[in-house]
Amino acid sequence: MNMNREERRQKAVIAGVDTGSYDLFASLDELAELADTAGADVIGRFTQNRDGIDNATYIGGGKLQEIKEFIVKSGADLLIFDDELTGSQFRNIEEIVDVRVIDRTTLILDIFAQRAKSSEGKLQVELAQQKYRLPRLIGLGKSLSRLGGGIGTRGPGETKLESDRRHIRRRINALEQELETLGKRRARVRERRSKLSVPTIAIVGYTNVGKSTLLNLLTDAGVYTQNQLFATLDPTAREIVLPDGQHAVIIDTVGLIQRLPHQLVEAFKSTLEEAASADVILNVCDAADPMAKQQIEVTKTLLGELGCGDTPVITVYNKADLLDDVPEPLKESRAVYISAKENKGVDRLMEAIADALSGSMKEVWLLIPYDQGSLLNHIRQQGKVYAESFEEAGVSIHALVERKILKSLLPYCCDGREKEE
Ligand SMILES: Nc1nc2c(ncn2[C@@H]2O[C@H](COP(=O)(O)OP(=O)(O)OP(=O)(O)O)[C@@H](O)[C@H]2O)c(=O)[nH]1
Ligand SMILES: [Mg+2]
Repeated sequence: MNMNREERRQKAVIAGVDTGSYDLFASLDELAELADTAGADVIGRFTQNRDGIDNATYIGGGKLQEIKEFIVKSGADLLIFDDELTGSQFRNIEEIVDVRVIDRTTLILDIFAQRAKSSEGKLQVELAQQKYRLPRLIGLGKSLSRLGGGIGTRGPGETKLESDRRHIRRRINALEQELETLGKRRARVRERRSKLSVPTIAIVGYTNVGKSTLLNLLTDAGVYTQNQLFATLDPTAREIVLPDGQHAVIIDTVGLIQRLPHQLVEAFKSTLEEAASADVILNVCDAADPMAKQQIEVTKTLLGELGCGDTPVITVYNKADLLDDVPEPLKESRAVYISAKENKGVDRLMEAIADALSGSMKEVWLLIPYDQGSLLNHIRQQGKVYAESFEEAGVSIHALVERKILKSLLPYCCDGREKEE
C-alpha cells in the first residue's frame, strides 16, 4: 500500500476482537491515530467480544456482514484490523467486504516506509515488509496465488506463488547483506566516537512524547517534529555542550508504540543499539498521559533486554506545561519534569545529565609512566583494573575509569584494539 500524504485522504473502518488479552479500546484509539498518520480518516469502528479469534474471518462471519453493509453504505475504502491477520484471513475477508484489508502491522510498516529517510532505515523497512509478506502471499490478491502459465520464465508445473516466494526470499537475503555492511559501518562510527571519549546520550521513549522537540531544544538541530506518530524514523545525532563544558553527542531514536509488533523490534534494533551503547539514557514520557508510568516501565524492560541495565537512566517527564501541579521528584530518583515546548526545566535536566555522566565509567587502555604513581593508585582504587603489566616505559593497564578523570589520562591513552592484537 502507498498512502502518500499528497493523495486524497482515504476513508477507513477499523475493527478489533476483544478476547480479553489486551486493552482493545486503548489499542483502537492508537490504531485510529496510526491510520490518521498514514493518511486515512476513520469513519467507523467495530468491535466484537469473542473467546477466541475466528480462523477464517478473524472477527466472525456475522460481524463481517455488518461491517460490509456499513462499508457499502458509507463508501469506505479500507478496512483495518487491530491485530495481525493470516494470509487466508486476508483473502477471506477481502472476498466478503470487497475493499482493501490491512492489519495493524501492515499499517505501521506503511508509515515507516513513508518516513524512513536514511538508506539504512529504508532497507530495514523493506526487509520487515518482505518478511511480513512472505508467509501471507496467499492472501495478497488472487493474481498472486493463481497458477502460473508455465510458459517462459517459470519452470514446468511451478505455481506463480512459488516463484513469487523465491523472489521474495532472494530479496530478503540481499537486504540482509546490505544491512550487515551498513551495520558494520555504523559500529565503526560508534567506535570512533567512543575512542574520542565523547560521551553519548540517547533519548528514548514512546512515540509523540516530545523526544525530537527536546533534541531540538538542546541543540537547535532543527529535526523534523510534528504532532504525528513516528515523526522520527532515523536516529539523529547532534553535539551538545554540557554545563561543565564537556562535549557530548545526543541521539534521538525511533519512538516505541503499544503492542509493538515483534518484526518491528527486529527491524529497528539498530536504532536501539545506539541507545544500548550510550553513556546516559533519557527515558522520556508525556507527563500528562495516564499511561506514562507504564510506558516508562516498558521502556526500562526493553533497555534491560538490550543489555543496558547498568547505564544511568534519567526519567524525563515532558509536557509538564499540561499539568496543573508539577510534582517535586525525589532527589535520588533521577527524574526531572520539563516542558520542551516552553523551554522549562531544561537547566535541571542538563545538570542531571552532567551529573550522571561524571559518575559513568569508561574502558581505557593506558601506558602510564612510572613517575605517575599517584595517578596509577587513583585508577586502582576508584576504577576497575582488568589487566596490568610492567613494561619498560611504564605500566600498561586495561581498566574501567571514571569519566571525569579521562582528561588527565588523555596523554597516556593507547588504542585498545592494537593492544589486543
Ligand atoms: N504541550 C507540550 N507539547 C509538547 C512538548 N514537547 C513536545 N510537544 C508536542 O508533542 C508533539 C510530538 O513531539 P515530537 O518531538 O515530534 O515527539 P517525538 O517523541 O519525537 O515523536 P516520534 O518521533 O514520533 O517518536 C509535537 O506536537 C510537539 O509540539 C511540551 O513540552 N509540551
Ligand atoms: Mg521524533
